[in-house]
Amino acid sequence: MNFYRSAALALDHLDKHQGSVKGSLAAAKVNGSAGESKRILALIIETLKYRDVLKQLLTTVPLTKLERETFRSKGTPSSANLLLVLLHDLLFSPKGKIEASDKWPPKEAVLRHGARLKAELVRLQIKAGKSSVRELGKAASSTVEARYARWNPNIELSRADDFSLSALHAHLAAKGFSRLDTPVYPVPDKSYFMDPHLTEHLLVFPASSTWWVGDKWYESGAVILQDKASCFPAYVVMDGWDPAEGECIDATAAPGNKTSYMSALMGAEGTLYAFERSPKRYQTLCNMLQKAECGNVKATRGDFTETNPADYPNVTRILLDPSCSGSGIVNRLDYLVDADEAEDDEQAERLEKLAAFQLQMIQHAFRFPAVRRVVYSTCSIHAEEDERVVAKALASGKGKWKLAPREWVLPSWERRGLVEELGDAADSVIRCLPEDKTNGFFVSCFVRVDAGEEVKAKAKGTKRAREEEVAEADEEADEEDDGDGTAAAATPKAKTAAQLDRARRKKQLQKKRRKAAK
Ligand SMILES: C[S@@+](CC[C@H](N)C(=O)[O-])C[C@H]1O[C@@H](n2cnc3c(N)ncnc32)[C@H](O)[C@@H]1O
Repeated sequence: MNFYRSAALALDHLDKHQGSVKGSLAAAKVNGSAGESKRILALIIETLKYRDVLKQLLTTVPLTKLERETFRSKGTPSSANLLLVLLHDLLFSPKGKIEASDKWPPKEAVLRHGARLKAELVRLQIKAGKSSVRELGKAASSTVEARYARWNPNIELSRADDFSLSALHAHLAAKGFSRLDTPVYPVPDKSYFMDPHLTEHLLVFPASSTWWVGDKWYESGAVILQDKASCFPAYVVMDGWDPAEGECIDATAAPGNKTSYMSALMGAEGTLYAFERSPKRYQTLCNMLQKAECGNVKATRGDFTETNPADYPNVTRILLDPSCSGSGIVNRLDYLVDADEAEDDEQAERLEKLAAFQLQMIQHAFRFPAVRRVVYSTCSIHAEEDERVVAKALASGKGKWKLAPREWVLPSWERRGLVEELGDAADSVIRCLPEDKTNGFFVSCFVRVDAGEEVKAKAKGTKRAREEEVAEADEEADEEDDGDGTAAAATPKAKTAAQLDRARRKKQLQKKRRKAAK
């Protein structure tokens, strides 16, 4: 098979199944001499580096439309990936040419637009402020095209100063940022927007942003830099939680990003136990919890698997984000790197060990007597650490545990798990990839079969009752306000239960402070 067709076929396989490039070559049945395979592998890796910029280029020079006869939409390999490898060689390879016969139709078709493609590429380079077109590849492969900053409401609750979300918007406006109503990627310079999935807490900035360096919002802990996908596990585990329901655990907590988000989603109420085995990382966790004002977190240095579940009779929710291969971290895309057979064996052995440890953690979490929800996540893209661990955990749960339905696990997130691994249940879990403007990530949510649904219904019921109660308290507090306007000014128009709750507690805190000052 033609060299470019083989590379495109392997890319098709990679798009569909993820995993390693080498594995995709084998799975796509791309056979050839050792030299040929190496050449194809190198082309795939280089093409992936430039994929974002090539896709952008194809929006201005739409070759699939302009050369419809050659690049049919339903071909094998796909026209999309065949075009990417051809364009890579024409625009970014050291020789700057497509190494195929001049009579090969795909080459002829691309070359008909060669001059326009090169001119548009230079335009993209200038727009991105890069000194050469090759620099465009560096930017695309080392970032996720956006920077995320999470607003931490715990600071707003505990400080007299206004650290509300509306104050943050005002602060950013004063710094010259415009707030967009809808997401735009790449995020335009000096702009930002609220993330469409985590609308209440996550702000999305251009990838090159550095505004927080030395800024009081960042320094105070009111803004925390955290990748979007890394926020998901905390969001899923705390969804619908009510202080009346019970206590929570973050089993593998350091450096503490997810713990601090869980604490924020709990409104810094109730009790969140956080465990961390490594002494050094435990210290980092404590610093983070202090800075983020996580007053409801009880941190313990220790091994989660050595805890006695009976000592935690009120824990209903557990987050498990254990050590993993980290293969999803974008600027650590080492899974793309060529590996020889010995390294492949080492990698398989490492994944096997990690998966055994990950399964052990889930099985321990299942033993907590009152636990109803266990969220398991990794920053790995390997099925060995994701869907396969989930499948083994379900099998070992003796029918007492099942995966929560899609509605509980970010239903609007489109990329779900691998069907070939989990069948229909793949819809219950989520995967994230750099194409989604995040690091590679995996999130699953187990619920206890006997009580899963009831807990959710109960949580919803108590949540509604609480909203009503909080709204009443809020109205009362408004009436009682002694008229200096401070409380009203510091309290944004509250809408959700969490916001109402925050407003109520902040008012109480301010009243206490005013009384103490008199
Ligand atoms: C992927 S990191 C957790 C990241 C964290 N959830 C965050 O978002 O900031 C995994 C952590 O679990 C810790 N760990 C590994 N095994 C553990 C165990 N058995 N008990 C407690 N902590 C453990 C590791 O030291 C590491 O700090």
